[in-house]
Amino acid sequence: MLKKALVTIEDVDFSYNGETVLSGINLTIREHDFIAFIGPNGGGKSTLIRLILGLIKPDKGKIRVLGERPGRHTQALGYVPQNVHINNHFPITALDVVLMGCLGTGGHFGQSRRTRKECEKEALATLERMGMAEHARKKIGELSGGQRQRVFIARSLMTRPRLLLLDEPTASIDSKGQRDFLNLLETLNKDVAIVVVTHDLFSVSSYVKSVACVNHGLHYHSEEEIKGQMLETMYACSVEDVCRVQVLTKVLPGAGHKHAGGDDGNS
Ligand SMILES: Nc1ncnc2c1ncn2[C@@H]1O[C@H](COP(=O)(O)OP(=O)(O)OP(=O)(O)O)[C@@H](O)[C@H]1O
Repeated sequence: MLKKALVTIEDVDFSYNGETVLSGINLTIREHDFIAFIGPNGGGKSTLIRLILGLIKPDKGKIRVLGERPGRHTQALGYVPQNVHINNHFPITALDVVLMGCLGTGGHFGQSRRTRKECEKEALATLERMGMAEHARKKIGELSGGQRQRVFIARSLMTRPRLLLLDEPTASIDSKGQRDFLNLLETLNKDVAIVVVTHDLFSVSSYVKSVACVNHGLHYHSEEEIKGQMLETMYACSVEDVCRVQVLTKVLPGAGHKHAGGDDGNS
Protein backbone atom coordinates (compact mmCIF):
# COMPACT_ATOMS: atom_id res chain seq x y z
CA MET A 1 0.00 0.00 0.00
CA LEU A 2 1.26 3.50 -0.83
CA LYS A 3 2.38 5.54 2.15
CA LYS A 4 0.67 8.85 2.97
CA ALA A 5 1.67 11.74 0.70
CA LEU A 6 3.31 14.60 2.60
CA VAL A 7 4.03 16.82 -0.41
CA THR A 8 2.46 16.71 -3.86
CA ILE A 9 3.77 18.79 -6.75
CA GLU A 10 1.70 18.76 -9.92
CA ASP A 11 2.83 20.21 -13.23
CA VAL A 12 4.68 23.13 -11.64
CA ASP A 13 6.50 25.84 -13.59
CA PHE A 14 8.58 28.54 -11.93
CA SER A 15 10.58 31.49 -13.25
CA TYR A 16 12.69 34.26 -11.72
CA ASN A 17 12.11 37.59 -13.49
CA GLY A 18 10.64 35.88 -16.54
CA GLU A 19 13.48 33.35 -16.81
CA THR A 20 12.17 29.81 -16.53
CA VAL A 21 14.01 27.80 -13.89
CA LEU A 22 11.66 24.84 -13.42
CA SER A 23 9.18 23.45 -15.89
CA GLY A 24 6.57 20.68 -15.71
CA ILE A 25 7.66 19.43 -12.28
CA ASN A 26 5.75 16.46 -10.82
CA LEU A 27 6.78 14.86 -7.57
CA THR A 28 5.16 13.16 -4.61
CA ILE A 29 7.06 12.92 -1.32
CA ARG A 30 5.65 10.29 1.00
CA GLU A 31 6.11 9.35 4.64
CA HIS A 32 9.47 7.63 5.23
CA ASP A 33 10.82 8.63 1.80
CA PHE A 34 14.53 9.41 1.67
CA ILE A 35 15.10 11.29 -1.58
CA ALA A 36 18.28 12.83 -2.99
CA PHE A 37 17.83 15.90 -5.18
CA ILE A 38 20.78 15.86 -7.55
CA GLY A 39 21.63 17.92 -10.62
CA PRO A 40 24.03 20.51 -12.00
CA ASN A 41 24.65 23.97 -10.54
CA GLY A 42 21.69 26.19 -11.30
CA GLY A 43 19.46 23.19 -12.12
CA GLY A 44 16.78 24.39 -9.69
CA LYS A 45 17.20 22.13 -6.62
CA SER A 46 17.14 24.92 -4.03
CA THR A 47 14.32 26.63 -5.91
CA LEU A 48 12.26 23.44 -5.64
CA ILE A 49 12.91 23.36 -1.88
CA ARG A 50 11.82 27.02 -1.59
CA LEU A 51 8.61 26.20 -3.47
CA ILE A 52 7.85 23.33 -1.05
CA LEU A 53 8.48 25.66 1.89
CA GLY A 54 6.14 28.27 0.40
CA LEU A 55 8.86 30.93 0.29
CA ILE A 56 8.08 31.42 -3.41
CA LYS A 57 4.98 30.59 -5.43
CA PRO A 58 4.76 28.64 -8.69
CA ASP A 59 3.77 30.42 -11.90
CA LYS A 60 1.69 27.41 -12.82
CA GLY A 61 0.66 24.10 -11.27
CA LYS A 62 -0.18 22.99 -7.74
CA ILE A 63 1.82 22.23 -4.61
CA ARG A 64 0.25 20.77 -1.48
CA VAL A 65 1.88 20.08 1.88
CA LEU A 66 -0.26 17.73 3.98
CA GLY A 67 -3.12 18.61 1.64
CA GLU A 68 -2.81 22.38 2.09
CA ARG A 69 -1.00 25.25 0.43
CA PRO A 70 2.71 25.52 1.30
CA GLY A 71 3.30 27.74 4.30
CA ARG A 72 0.26 26.50 6.25
CA HIS A 73 2.04 23.60 7.95
CA THR A 74 5.35 25.23 8.83
CA GLN A 75 5.84 22.95 11.83
CA ALA A 76 5.58 19.87 9.62
CA LEU A 77 8.66 20.83 7.63
CA GLY A 78 12.16 21.02 9.07
CA TYR A 79 14.57 22.98 6.89
CA VAL A 80 18.33 23.44 7.07
CA PRO A 81 19.55 25.80 4.32
CA GLN A 82 22.68 25.47 2.24
CA ASN A 83 24.85 27.97 4.09
CA VAL A 84 23.97 28.77 7.66
CA HIS A 85 26.06 31.83 8.40
CA ILE A 86 26.77 32.38 12.04
CA ASN A 87 29.10 34.80 13.75
CA ASN A 88 31.72 32.63 15.45
CA HIS A 89 32.00 35.15 18.28
CA PHE A 90 28.28 35.23 18.98
CA PRO A 91 27.95 34.01 22.61
CA ILE A 92 25.34 31.35 22.02
CA THR A 93 25.63 27.66 22.91
CA ALA A 94 24.62 24.66 20.81
CA LEU A 95 21.74 24.13 23.25
CA ASP A 96 20.54 27.73 22.77
CA VAL A 97 20.49 27.22 19.00
CA VAL A 98 18.40 24.06 19.34
CA LEU A 99 16.05 25.81 21.77
CA MET A 100 15.32 28.39 19.06
CA GLY A 101 13.51 25.59 17.25
CA CYS A 102 11.02 25.59 20.10
CA LEU A 103 10.02 29.21 19.67
CA GLY A 104 6.53 29.50 18.23
CA THR A 105 5.02 32.41 16.37
CA GLY A 106 2.59 32.92 19.23
CA GLY A 107 5.33 33.87 21.69
CA HIS A 108 8.09 32.11 23.58
CA PHE A 109 7.46 28.38 23.58
CA GLY A 110 3.80 29.32 23.00
CA GLN A 111 2.96 27.53 19.77
CA SER A 112 4.58 24.31 20.85
CA ARG A 113 2.68 24.44 24.18
CA ARG A 114 5.83 23.30 25.95
CA THR A 115 7.37 25.03 28.92
CA ARG A 116 10.97 26.17 28.73
CA LYS A 117 11.94 23.28 30.98
CA GLU A 118 10.19 20.75 28.73
CA CYS A 119 11.80 22.30 25.67
CA GLU A 120 15.23 22.19 27.28
CA LYS A 121 14.77 18.52 28.13
CA GLU A 122 13.72 17.77 24.56
CA ALA A 123 16.55 19.88 23.12
CA LEU A 124 19.11 17.95 25.15
CA ALA A 125 17.56 14.64 24.10
CA THR A 126 17.64 15.75 20.45
CA LEU A 127 21.28 16.78 20.72
CA GLU A 128 22.01 13.38 22.21
CA ARG A 129 20.18 11.72 19.31
CA MET A 130 22.42 13.70 16.97
CA GLY A 131 25.53 12.49 18.83
CA MET A 132 26.11 15.99 20.19
CA ALA A 133 25.25 15.65 23.90
CA GLU A 134 28.79 16.38 25.08
CA HIS A 135 28.87 19.61 23.04
CA ALA A 136 25.52 21.00 24.25
CA ARG A 137 27.05 23.76 26.42
CA LYS A 138 29.79 24.69 23.95
CA LYS A 139 29.64 27.95 22.02
CA ILE A 140 28.42 27.38 18.48
CA GLY A 141 31.57 29.08 17.15
CA GLU A 142 33.73 26.44 18.84
CA LEU A 143 32.16 23.59 16.87
CA SER A 144 33.36 22.14 13.56
CA GLY A 145 31.31 22.53 10.37
CA GLY A 146 29.95 18.98 10.67
CA GLN A 147 29.07 19.43 14.36
CA ARG A 148 27.27 22.69 13.59
CA GLN A 149 25.32 20.96 10.86
CA ARG A 150 24.08 18.44 13.45
CA VAL A 151 23.07 21.28 15.76
CA PHE A 152 21.05 22.95 13.00
CA ILE A 153 19.33 19.68 12.19
CA ALA A 154 18.57 19.21 15.91
CA ARG A 155 17.00 22.69 15.86
CA SER A 156 14.84 21.77 12.87
CA LEU A 157 13.69 18.58 14.66
CA MET A 158 12.28 20.56 17.58
CA THR A 159 8.98 21.17 15.78
CA ARG A 160 8.71 17.38 15.33
CA PRO A 161 8.53 17.68 11.54
CA ARG A 162 7.19 15.03 9.18
CA LEU A 163 9.68 16.02 6.47
CA LEU A 164 13.26 17.26 6.75
CA LEU A 165 14.63 19.32 3.86
CA LEU A 166 18.44 19.49 3.95
CA ASP A 167 20.21 21.63 1.35
CA GLU A 168 23.72 20.23 0.79
CA PRO A 169 24.19 19.10 4.41
CA THR A 170 27.40 17.15 3.75
CA ALA A 171 29.24 19.86 1.79
CA SER A 172 31.57 20.78 4.67
CA ILE A 173 32.06 17.30 6.11
CA ASP A 174 34.97 14.91 5.39
CA SER A 175 34.23 11.45 3.99
CA LYS A 176 34.30 9.63 7.36
CA GLY A 177 32.11 12.34 8.85
CA GLN A 178 29.77 12.04 5.86
CA ARG A 179 29.29 8.32 6.47
CA ASP A 180 28.51 8.92 10.16
CA PHE A 181 26.17 11.73 9.22
CA LEU A 182 24.36 9.66 6.59
CA ASN A 183 24.02 6.78 9.07
CA LEU A 184 22.43 9.27 11.43
CA LEU A 185 20.01 10.44 8.73
CA GLU A 186 19.15 6.80 8.01
CA THR A 187 18.18 6.40 11.68
CA LEU A 188 16.16 9.63 11.66
CA ASN A 189 14.42 8.40 8.51
CA LYS A 190 12.59 5.78 10.59
CA ASP A 191 10.49 8.65 11.95
CA VAL A 192 10.74 11.43 9.38
CA ALA A 193 10.88 11.67 5.59
CA ILE A 194 14.06 13.28 4.29
CA VAL A 195 15.01 15.23 1.17
CA VAL A 196 18.71 15.84 0.82
CA VAL A 197 20.15 18.13 -1.86
CA THR A 198 23.56 16.88 -2.89
CA HIS A 199 26.20 17.00 -5.61
CA ASP A 200 27.64 13.73 -4.44
CA LEU A 201 25.30 10.96 -5.49
CA PHE A 202 28.06 8.43 -4.98
CA SER A 203 28.20 9.12 -1.22
CA VAL A 204 24.45 9.07 -0.68
CA SER A 205 23.43 6.34 -3.14
CA SER A 206 23.50 3.50 -0.63
CA TYR A 207 21.46 5.49 1.90
CA VAL A 208 18.70 7.16 -0.11
CA LYS A 209 15.62 5.31 -1.33
CA SER A 210 15.09 7.38 -4.48
CA VAL A 211 16.74 10.08 -6.56
CA ALA A 212 15.18 13.12 -8.24
CA CYS A 213 17.43 14.66 -10.85
CA VAL A 214 16.53 18.36 -11.09
CA ASN A 215 17.73 20.14 -14.21
CA HIS A 216 14.94 22.56 -15.16
CA GLY A 217 12.75 19.45 -15.43
CA LEU A 218 12.69 16.53 -13.02
CA HIS A 219 13.52 12.86 -13.57
CA TYR A 220 12.57 10.59 -10.69
CA HIS A 221 14.29 7.28 -9.99
CA SER A 222 12.76 4.77 -7.61
CA GLU A 223 14.64 2.51 -5.22
CA GLU A 224 14.74 -0.29 -7.81
CA GLU A 225 16.31 2.02 -10.37
CA ILE A 226 18.99 3.23 -7.99
CA LYS A 227 19.94 -0.38 -7.58
CA GLY A 228 20.29 -0.93 -11.28
CA GLN A 229 18.72 1.10 -14.02
CA MET A 230 19.32 4.81 -13.77
CA LEU A 231 22.45 5.72 -15.68
CA GLU A 232 20.73 6.24 -19.00
CA THR A 233 18.25 8.66 -17.53
CA MET A 234 21.03 10.42 -15.67
CA TYR A 235 22.73 11.12 -18.97
CA ALA A 236 19.43 12.37 -20.29
CA CYS A 237 19.32 15.05 -17.65
CA SER A 238 22.95 16.03 -18.12
CA VAL A 239 24.29 15.46 -14.65
CA GLU A 240 27.39 13.60 -15.77
CA ASP A 241 29.44 16.58 -14.67
CA VAL A 242 28.27 16.20 -11.08
CA CYS A 243 27.78 12.44 -10.85
CA ARG A 244 30.80 10.17 -10.99
CA VAL A 245 29.42 7.99 -13.71
CA GLN A 246 32.54 5.80 -13.96
CA VAL A 247 32.25 4.93 -10.30
CA LEU A 248 28.50 4.55 -10.45
CA THR A 249 28.89 2.01 -13.23
CA LYS A 250 30.57 -0.26 -10.71
CA VAL A 251 28.18 0.45 -7.90
CA LEU A 252 25.01 0.49 -9.93
CA PRO A 253 25.43 -2.09 -12.69
CA GLY A 254 22.88 -2.60 -15.44
CA ALA A 255 21.90 0.82 -16.72
CA GLY A 256 18.62 0.68 -18.61
CA HIS A 257 16.09 2.85 -20.42
CA LYS A 258 13.17 2.73 -18.03
CA HIS A 259 11.91 6.05 -16.68
CA ALA A 260 10.22 6.11 -13.31
CA GLY A 261 6.71 7.33 -12.80
CA GLY A 262 3.36 5.69 -13.10
CA ASP A 263 1.29 5.03 -10.03
CA ASP A 264 3.29 7.00 -7.48
CA GLY A 265 2.84 10.35 -9.23
CA ASN A 266 6.51 10.94 -9.89
CA SER A 267 7.98 11.46 -13.32
N1 LIG B 1 16.60 34.96 -6.03
C1 LIG B 1 16.89 34.69 -7.32
N2 LIG B 1 16.67 35.61 -8.29
C2 LIG B 1 16.92 35.33 -9.58
N3 LIG B 1 17.43 34.15 -10.02
C3 LIG B 1 17.68 33.21 -9.11
C4 LIG B 1 17.43 33.42 -7.71
N4 LIG B 1 17.77 32.30 -7.04
C5 LIG B 1 18.22 31.42 -7.97
N5 LIG B 1 18.17 31.98 -9.20
C6 LIG B 1 18.55 31.31 -10.45
O1 LIG B 1 17.73 30.17 -10.60
C7 LIG B 1 18.47 29.08 -11.13
C8 LIG B 1 18.32 27.88 -10.20
O2 LIG B 1 18.98 28.20 -8.97
P1 LIG B 1 18.98 27.18 -7.75
O3 LIG B 1 19.69 27.86 -6.63
O4 LIG B 1 17.60 26.67 -7.51
O5 LIG B 1 19.85 25.99 -8.36
P2 LIG B 1 20.55 24.76 -7.63
O6 LIG B 1 20.23 23.56 -8.45
O7 LIG B 1 20.17 24.72 -6.21
O8 LIG B 1 22.08 25.16 -7.82
P3 LIG B 1 23.39 24.80 -6.95
O9 LIG B 1 23.64 23.34 -7.14
O10 LIG B 1 24.44 25.63 -7.61
O11 LIG B 1 23.14 25.19 -5.52
C9 LIG B 1 19.89 29.58 -11.32
O12 LIG B 1 20.06 29.95 -12.66
C10 LIG B 1 19.97 30.79 -10.42
O13 LIG B 1 20.86 31.75 -10.93
